[in-house]
Amino acid sequence: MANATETVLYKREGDYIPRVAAVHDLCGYGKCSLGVAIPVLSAAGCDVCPVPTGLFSSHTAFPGWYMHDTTAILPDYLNAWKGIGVDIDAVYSGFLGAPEQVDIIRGIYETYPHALRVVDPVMADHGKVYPTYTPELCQAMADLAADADILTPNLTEAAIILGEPIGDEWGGVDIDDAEAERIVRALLDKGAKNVVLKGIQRGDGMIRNFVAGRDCEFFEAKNEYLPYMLHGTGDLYASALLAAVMAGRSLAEAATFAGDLTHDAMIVSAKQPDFKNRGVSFELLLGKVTGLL
Ligand SMILES: Nc1ncnc2c1ncn2[C@@H]1O[C@H](COP(=O)(O)OP(=O)(O)O)[C@@H](O)[C@H]1O
Ligand SMILES: Cc1ncc(COP(=O)(O)O)c(C=O)c1O
Repeated sequence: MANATETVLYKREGDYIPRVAAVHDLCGYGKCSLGVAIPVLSAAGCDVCPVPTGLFSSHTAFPGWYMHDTTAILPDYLNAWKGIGVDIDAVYSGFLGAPEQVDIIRGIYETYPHALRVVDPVMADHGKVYPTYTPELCQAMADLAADADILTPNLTEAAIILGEPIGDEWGGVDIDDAEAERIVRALLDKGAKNVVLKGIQRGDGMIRNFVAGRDCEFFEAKNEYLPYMLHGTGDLYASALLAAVMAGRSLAEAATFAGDLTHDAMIVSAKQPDFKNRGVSFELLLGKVTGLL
């Protein structure tokens, strides 16, 4: 069985600029989703083609947010791409607005069957489902997870995908290696080709991400645990992971790069006013992403 350091999912060639369809929401304030994916992937020399799943005034941790669901416009939006010969090398989805958007993503997979499929199954964290996520949307997201070439759940999202109970133990505390490997293997058995299980804590001052593929061994990447949480770190982690994959790095190298970048961005974020609310600040670190090339 191969080592995760040998699993290269995208071969970057010369000056070619890969195109990534980024299927996420757009938030006016509070850095997350497309506001993270566009700059991070662009810094890795990708042409990011946004497919906005919703327009938000701010991320949903702020009170009084406004949301516009874009589901109705997406079929025409994507058909127009077909008319102008757009080609896509990777489809990267995250926060979705409605279960029908999962069918729309499957349509993108059909149109671009050669594209790498990256599913960040944004639904929940620390045992709680996000406020806009209905049970139908969670089920649709769980189904989509089976089609992923790379799936990046946290523990709560993994439990939802596997149909296992979300309990206190799903808050990210004290999952040992054997349990983490059981969860990752169960997600692979459900259909995902590679899994990165994120954000495992054991109260030892470290935060761990576990990587495995159908044909590759279990790999652990860990970082210092910082004693605060920020919105958008999940999006930064997944965007940085894909940035490294599209730069031709192995999945294990990409998971290590993403953990390091997210950790460093959290430290920069803590120096900004109102940092706990406004979301992760990574702008000063984009040079590290360009350094992947
Ligand atoms: N407190 C933290 N200290 C250090 N790294 C963190 C911390 N929180 C998140 N990260 C990094 O960011 C990744 C994504 O975490 P998180 O934002 O919790 O994802 P999600 O929102 O998808 O649950 C983690 O797996 C870890 O690598
Ligand atoms: C509108 C919106 N998009 C995306 C996210 C995902 O953020 P994170 O990267 O913290 O999972 C959130 C979380 O609050 C959100 O409210």
